[in-house]
Amino acid sequence: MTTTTQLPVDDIALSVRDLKTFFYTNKRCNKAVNGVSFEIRKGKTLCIVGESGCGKSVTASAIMQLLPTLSRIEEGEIIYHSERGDIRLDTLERNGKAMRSIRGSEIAMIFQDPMTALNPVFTIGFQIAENLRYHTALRGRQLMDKAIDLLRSMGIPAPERRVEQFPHQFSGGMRQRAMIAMAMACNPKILIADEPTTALDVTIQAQIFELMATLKREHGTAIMLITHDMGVVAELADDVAVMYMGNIVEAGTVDEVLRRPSHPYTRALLDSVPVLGRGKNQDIRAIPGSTPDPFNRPKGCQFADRCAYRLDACELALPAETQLSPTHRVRCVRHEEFANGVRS
Ligand SMILES: Nc1ncnc2c1ncn2[C@@H]1O[C@H](COP(=O)(O)OP(=O)(O)OP(=O)(O)O)[C@@H](O)[C@H]1O
Repeated sequence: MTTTTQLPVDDIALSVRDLKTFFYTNKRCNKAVNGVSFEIRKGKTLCIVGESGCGKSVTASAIMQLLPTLSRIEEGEIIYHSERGDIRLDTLERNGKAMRSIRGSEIAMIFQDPMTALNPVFTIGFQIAENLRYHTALRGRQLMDKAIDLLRSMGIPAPERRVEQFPHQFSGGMRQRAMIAMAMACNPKILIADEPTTALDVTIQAQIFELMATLKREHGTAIMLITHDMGVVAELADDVAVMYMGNIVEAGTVDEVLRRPSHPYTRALLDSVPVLGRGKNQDIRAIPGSTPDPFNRPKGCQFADRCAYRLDACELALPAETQLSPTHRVRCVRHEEFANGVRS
């Protein structure tokens, strides 16, 4: 069992404990998420960072109970610490009343591609209003007025006209804003954002992130932001969980992880992009090699064959988790030497 942080429970919006989510295709099993534990703190941003295929989106889908049909939660707990008490999301029926009333109102999600959430055949205003009708007591004209307010608060010009338009009449950045407006319609306690700016240019990306920061500040929304970019982590995260091949290899506050990266994979991710605050002379290096075959995973540390610090022990068993502080933890047998700057 992996450990999580030792934070006061009142500060936590959602806890994931030892979550395992596997895919079954052609009689083969892909252990996409293989025992991850973390917490999302109220009013804070947790960034989940890692390369493509490491299990970030599957973790988000498991929380939302939106997993693809070939996958299922094998073990673990997903606990939403609601105002009504703790709710085990993993035990709720995917399309049952309880999950439907939480999804979209108390826990909302924004996707990489806004068209995943927006229906092309209905106007933007109608779609926001439908969400409000399902989850709030607003009715009639109030619904469209609220939709207009939401679009305005997302910085969409002429919202009175825009509510009448269809998604294809919006630019990519505006569609993303409209999706955030939909997600924020019911003032959710938790917002899960899965690479929300990947398809957008950098100016729009900065605006979307600014919008998310405002939501956190003004509404106290807890945010789980999925990204593969350490630059985004440095700018937005309060807490970070670094994922590799279905495991969290390092987690902690953003200061702990960025100032004292204790897993070679975290360091490799940091070295692969320029990160604000790390000085002018950053030595940018791509991570060597590629991720292993998910259907034929190594027995030990999943990063071992790409790691310059590998020992024989790394290949024998998955390293145990070491707690470096109440909030900082790592899975690496050489974490101590490594954090102190040892070179292979
Ligand atoms: N619908 C699916 N059917 C089969 N396997 C899937 C499906 N979705 C994800 N997987 C597998 O689950 C594992 C984790 O994938 P996941 O999408 O969570 O990665 P990710 O870290 O979010 O990557 P990306 O940054 O590319 O979105 C991968 O091995 C992937 O191939």
